[in-house]
Amino acid sequence: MSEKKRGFLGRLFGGKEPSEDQAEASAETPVAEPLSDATSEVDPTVDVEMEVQPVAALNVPPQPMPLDAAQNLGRTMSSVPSSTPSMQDILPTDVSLDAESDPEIAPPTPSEEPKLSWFQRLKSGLSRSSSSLTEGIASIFTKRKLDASMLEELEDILIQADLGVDTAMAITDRLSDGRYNKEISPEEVRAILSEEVEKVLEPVAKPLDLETGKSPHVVLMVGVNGTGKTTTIGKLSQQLRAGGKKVILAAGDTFRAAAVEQLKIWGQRTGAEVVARDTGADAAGLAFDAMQEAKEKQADVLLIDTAGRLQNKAELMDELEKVIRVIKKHDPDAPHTVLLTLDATTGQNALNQVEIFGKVAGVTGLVMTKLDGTARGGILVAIAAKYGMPVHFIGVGEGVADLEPFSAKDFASAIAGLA
Ligand SMILES: Nc1nc2c(ncn2[C@@H]2O[C@H](COP(=O)(O)OP(=O)(O)OP(=O)(O)O)[C@@H](O)[C@H]2O)c(=O)[nH]1
Repeated sequence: MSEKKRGFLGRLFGGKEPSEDQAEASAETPVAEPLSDATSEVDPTVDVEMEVQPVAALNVPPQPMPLDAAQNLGRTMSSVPSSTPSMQDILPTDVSLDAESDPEIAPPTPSEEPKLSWFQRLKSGLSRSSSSLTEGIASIFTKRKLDASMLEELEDILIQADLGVDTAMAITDRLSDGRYNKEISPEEVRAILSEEVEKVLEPVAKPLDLETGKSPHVVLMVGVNGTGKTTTIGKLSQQLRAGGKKVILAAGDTFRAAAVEQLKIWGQRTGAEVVARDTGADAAGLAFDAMQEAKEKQADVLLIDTAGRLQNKAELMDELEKVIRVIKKHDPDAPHTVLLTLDATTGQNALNQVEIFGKVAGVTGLVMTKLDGTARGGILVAIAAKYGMPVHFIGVGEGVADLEPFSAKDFASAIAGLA
């Protein structure tokens, strides 16, 4: 190697290579950034497919859809026969017609618009990240021979795309290896980017195993407000019911009336029973009752929703700890799965969410939602590199079928703008 690049940290610390302590502090301190509560820019009308097969990432053997669930699902489809009962007929008595027809409350139903495949939606969701990377790479690698300044520029754009310092450096190190003073094409750079991202993501791409012999297997859904907890529960319920599982949903978001109504609608749509209480009820008490009911009714899986909470609000995080303590009174090993939903439109703050929810709630795996919107998916790479936490699913839409197993290869090629 004829020239040594200084590296991002070297430049960050005024031209000197940082001490180990500095490097660690820098890597661990997320850039302050307002939490995204951006609403998705996806058109909720573009949603027609209604798959009822369980996906491979959920370790549930495929079975025929139970008749009642299939009927309920059929009723939510736009192609219902004219003899279909009215919406009020199919709703449980405690779900009002107002709730199902209120766009503020009811989760979107499928429309007849043709819909892009989930991978096209992932690609288009990641297009903001991938096109800024692609354009950046094209502007740096312009038939020039590779030198240190080009690698520094590349490192900067990789870090701006939230990929994290370690991955950015791994990519530039690999590029510099044996290629100094040689021409290198943007395509070659993108291929290396994709390979390195895949390398980081591969170990964390793990199916969610709910076949643990626990009865019920308890899944607690946690996360910041609006990240997609309730919607993800609806989607999971759909997949489990399609696999023939008996599912109970617990409306643990007792703060918002709309959240309880939303969960009841998901329960109705997917053929799962819902345990709910009035708004303002004690969330831990609700969780206790739901555990009791799930045991008595021999449910296979209990999916517990929780209120969205900012990870820096101590009293809300204390409440979450209390919910977990109460669940353990029924089963010391429960919750067996704690899923953290991360909104893909959030940037660096997601690292902090993983850190805090991980400590307080013992998160066992991640679901990245809203990858169909205008996502900033690069952060998932930084999270994987730092925490190595399993990523089970990605959310690629608001519909019941829009939950896909996480694939490192697909994600990497979408972010590198390859596929
Ligand atoms: N485009 C898109 N929208 C999603 C996805 N997942 C959830 N949403 C939407 O995000 C919004 C918030 O979803 P919820 O499921 O209510 O989020 P939550 O985390 O339960 O919200 P709180 O109860 O307020 O904490 C809703 O409008 C959902 O339809 C996804 O994968 N893609």
